This record gives sequence, C-alpha cells and structure tokens, in this order.
Amino acid sequence: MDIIFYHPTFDTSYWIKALSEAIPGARVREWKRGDNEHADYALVWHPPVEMLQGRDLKAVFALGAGVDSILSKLKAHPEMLPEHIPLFRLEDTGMGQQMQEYAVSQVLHWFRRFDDYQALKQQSHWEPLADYQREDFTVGLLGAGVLGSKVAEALAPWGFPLRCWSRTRKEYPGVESFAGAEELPAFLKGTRVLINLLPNTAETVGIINHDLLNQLADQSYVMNLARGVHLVEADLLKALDSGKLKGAMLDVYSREPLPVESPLWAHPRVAMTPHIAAVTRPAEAVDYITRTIGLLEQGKPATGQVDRQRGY
Ligand SMILES: NC(=O)C1=CN([C@@H]2O[C@H](COP(=O)(O)OP(=O)(O)OC[C@H]3O[C@@H](n4cnc5c(N)ncnc54)[C@H](O)[C@@H]3O)[C@@H](O)[C@H]2O)C=CC1
Ligand SMILES: O=C(O)C(=O)CO
Repeated sequence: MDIIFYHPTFDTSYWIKALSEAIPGARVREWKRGDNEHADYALVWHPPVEMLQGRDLKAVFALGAGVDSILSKLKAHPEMLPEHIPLFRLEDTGMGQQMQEYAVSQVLHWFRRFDDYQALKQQSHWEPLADYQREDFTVGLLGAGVLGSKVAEALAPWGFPLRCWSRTRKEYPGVESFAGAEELPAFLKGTRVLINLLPNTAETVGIINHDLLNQLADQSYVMNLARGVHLVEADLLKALDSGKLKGAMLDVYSREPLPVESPLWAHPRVAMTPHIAAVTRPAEAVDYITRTIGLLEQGKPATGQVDRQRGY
C-alpha cells in the first residue's frame, strides 16, 4: 500500500515513521512536486492541486477537523478530487480534550468575574464584586458535533444550564437541544455564553452578526473557536461598545494571522489566542487514520467521511 503525505508545517518525518510503523506493509512518502507515482491514500493539509489531481486514490484524509479550505479549493478545481473518492477528516483525535480545556477555563474565568478583577487591578482598585449566579449563566453551543458534544460533556459537572444548536436534534444528557434555523431564536434567547463550534459552510458564514448578538442575553459573552468567517468582527466590536456584550474570547479571525491594524488587538474586553484552541495531535491522528484505513481495506464502513454536498 502506498501513502503520500503533504503538510506545509508538520514534522513530516515523524508522520512517515509513525504511519509506516502503524500500518503493516505501508510505504509512506512525502509528496513533492513532480511526484506522479502510484498512491492508494493521500494525507493532506492545504494540498497543491497537482498532488491529488488525476490519481486513482482509495481515500484522502484531511489532517484536521475542518475541511473548509480543501472544499473551497475543490470548488475551484473539482478535477482535484472526483466525487467517488471519499474524503475523511479527523474526528476528535485529541482535539476534544483541548476544546474542553479552553472552553471550561474561559467560562469559569467569566463566571468568577476574573475579567472584572483584572480591570480593577489596572486601576489599583480593591472591591469585592457581587457573585454571578449559575442559573443566570446559560451556556449555548452553536454546533454540537464531535467537538461541541465534548465541550458540553466537560461543562456539565459545573452546573451551568446548557443548551446546543445543531442541524438535527441531539440527545446529550443535561443539554437542551435546539435544531434548525427555526429554533435558533429560542436557542439564543437567554444564552449568556455563546460558544461557536460550527463548521464553515455557505449556511454558517457570518452567522454571528448584529442580529444574532442582539438576541443574546444582556451582558453576554462570545467565544469563537471554529472559524473567523463565522463572526462579523465589526458587529462584535459594536456589541461590545454598546454594552450588549461583556466580553469575547477569540481563537480564529477573518484574516489569519490577524493584521496588526485590527481593532480587536487593542480592545480591552477581547481576549485572543492565535488559532491554537485545538491542534492535531499526531499520535492520536495516526491511530485514527490507521484504524480507518484498516476498515476501508476490509470494505467496512468508517466514520469521519465528509459530506461534500453538505460542506462538512
Ligand atoms: N480553532 C481550532 O483550533 C479548531 C477549530 N475547529 C473547527 O471546529 C469545527 C467543528 O468541528 P467538529 O465538532 O469536529 O464538527 P462536526 O461536523 O462534528 O460538528 C458540526 C456541528 O455543526 C452543526 N451544523 C452544521 N451546519 C449547521 C447549520 N447550518 N445549522 C445548524 N447546525 C449546523 C452540525 O449539526 C454539528 O452539530 C470544525 O469544522 C473546525 O472549523 C476544529 C478544530 C480546531
Ligand atoms: O483542525 C482544524 O480544523 C483546525 O482548525 C486546526 O487548528
């Protein structure tokens, strides 16, 4: 079995060694320009068109959870990957735990008013503030798939009212489920902390805009952990400045790296990280890919296949 690998920033030698050891009989090589030799599987992130085009592959694996960049490339170059070749993405593979850490720590930060205490510290001002009440701190997850469900699971023991919004209804213990566009207003009403874990699709671009933010509880918080294009940054800044929103925690941006001139950098109530909420954990990803290739080789169904029409 021949496997080609391409990632613009990963330690390719680690992956080649780990995959070669994990998959019996696999010959794994780094794909380089001009390589048209046979391959059964391709493991990719931001692949050049010529890497995949014209190959009779059994499957392609995206080396991340979000497949928006490869799907948008496919729109421009459908010849890169004919419909009959399945595209898989990484499901969790260690990202669930990272999202749990990120979301729980930030929700608790806001709930215990550490943002306010930091602001008071700037003024050398000593003042114990009134506690927030759990029942006023409803956490709403936009997107309740692999990562959203893990975040809900980690938040559950903290006792905040939890709800999620997704395409189809979910049955997660202790989580109120809202489904479809018609239930979005009910989901937003009363949500105090909004955590975005939607995929980037034609339907979700710009979803966190003025209209949506206005429907949240007053003095609410927004955490964007999915993609920058979900959030209309100018609307977020307006909502913060009007007092509708109390704070935002952003991991992803409309442009990455975020340009130095972005007003987000200087805003006192915007906390930021540089797209690190959850990164691909190589060992877990190799396990998942090994398992999935094993199932495909036996003609058995495997999870993680991207629905190209749906866009995620
Ligand atoms: N910031 C970071 O470091 C990372 C960000 N991500 C982002 O997180 C996203 C989510 O990842 P997973 O949970 O693995 O995806 P998933 O496919 O398992 O879950 C997606 C969820 O969104 C919902 N959804 C999709 N379209 C919808 C619509 N139009 N209306 C209502 N609900 C809709 C689905 O029903 C599902 O609940 C990825 O697509 C990626 O963009 C993923 C990993 C790391
Ligand atoms: O896996 C993804 O989609 C990511 O955003 C990784 O950072």
